[in-house]
Amino acid sequence: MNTELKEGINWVGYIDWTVRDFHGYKTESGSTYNAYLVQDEKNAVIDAVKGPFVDKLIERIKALAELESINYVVCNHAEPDHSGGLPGLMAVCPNAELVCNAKCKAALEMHFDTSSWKWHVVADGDTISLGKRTLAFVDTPMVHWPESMFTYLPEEKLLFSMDAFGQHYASAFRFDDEEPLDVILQEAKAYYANIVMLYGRPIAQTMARAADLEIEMIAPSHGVIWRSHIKEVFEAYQKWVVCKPTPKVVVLYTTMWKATEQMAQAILEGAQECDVEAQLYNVDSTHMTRIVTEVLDCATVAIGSPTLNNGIMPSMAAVLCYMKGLRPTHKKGFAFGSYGWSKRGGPTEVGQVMEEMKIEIMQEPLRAQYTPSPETLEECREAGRAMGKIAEEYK
Ligand SMILES: Cc1cc2nc3c(=O)[nH]c(=O)nc-3n(C[C@H](O)[C@H](O)[C@H](O)COP(=O)(O)O)c2cc1C
Repeated sequence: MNTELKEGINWVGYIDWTVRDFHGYKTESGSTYNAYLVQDEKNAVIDAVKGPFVDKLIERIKALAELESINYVVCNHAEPDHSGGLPGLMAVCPNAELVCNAKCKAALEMHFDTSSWKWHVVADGDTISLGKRTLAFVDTPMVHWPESMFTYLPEEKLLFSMDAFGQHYASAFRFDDEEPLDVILQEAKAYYANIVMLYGRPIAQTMARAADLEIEMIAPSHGVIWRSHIKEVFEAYQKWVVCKPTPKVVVLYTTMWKATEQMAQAILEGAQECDVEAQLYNVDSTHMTRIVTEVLDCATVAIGSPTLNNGIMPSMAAVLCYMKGLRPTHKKGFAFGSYGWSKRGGPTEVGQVMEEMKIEIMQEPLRAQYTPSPETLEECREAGRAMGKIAEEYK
């Protein structure tokens, strides 16, 4: 496996082939925890790995350098998938200072027993010389946590971008040009939608700062390293940070006795009459990881639940809760669903949540009392056409 980013700079992380759940994110393709070793007159490790895999990180470092020769361990982000290995690593690197910003130091102290660590606290714009190369630090608050920062090597035009531009993608290869571009961009999109979609504004600000840097390589803390397709991933991020709508309609629903499903199918049929990509998902058979990835760049979304016990179905409530937290923007849509005897709950409640999510509401919720009549189904088709026409504007 080729792990060399540049002469004397190697990937020393861990490939997690089997992880399938990442705090609720369904990681069908596994993941990697990327750590890097920069060897110069002084040596630095950039980030660690998840706690259980620290021995593998140490093995990889030892294959390239004496542990006593490690002068710095940089922590760009305090989340345990990168910091969990720090206690084990710091314990075997007697001469290493832990380099991080003040917020990260505070966060690490709340996670681990750090009493024996030597600290080197840096601020935005600070640098550390390793000899021929310099570590330059750029604070990137909320990309992904308040303490997040980038580490940049100006002499190598190399950006260690932590969670930004990452993908949950286990692979035998470390570089973007060793994998199909559409696959890794799709993984980067899923990662963006599920992890950082709600931080679009700080990410846009960070990208504006990164645009001032000369970048030949982006080494994130998950997935492959970008060296041949930096332009493509930057352009994709520019669209994702504003949830830029595409000519796409998404219909989401759940159902007990198929009434709401009939409505969903009719909405889809209406949208299919337009020249757009129209997608239908039952939230009981499609994981929310996929659903938010599809919602990220849709133009219009219809969301349907039957009424259950004066409320909505728990599976739809979970999807709405997840989606509301991730805050997709620039969407229009409406709620729909079937009820038995009361207008409380069901489509009414879905519509309320959609308003709270700041989805621009196209119309009052579409309701059917028990099985939808042919007239109600025609109303659904008409609403689907309206969604399709809005989506067509983004062609
Ligand atoms: C367990 C259960 C609880 C229900 N609770 C309500 C309710 O609180 N209010 C209501 O109007 N209808 C209620 N209904 C009726 C359903 O909303 C109605 O049957 C609807 O047509 C189901 O739509 P579906 O076929 O898409 O599942 C309930 C149905 C079931 C099976």
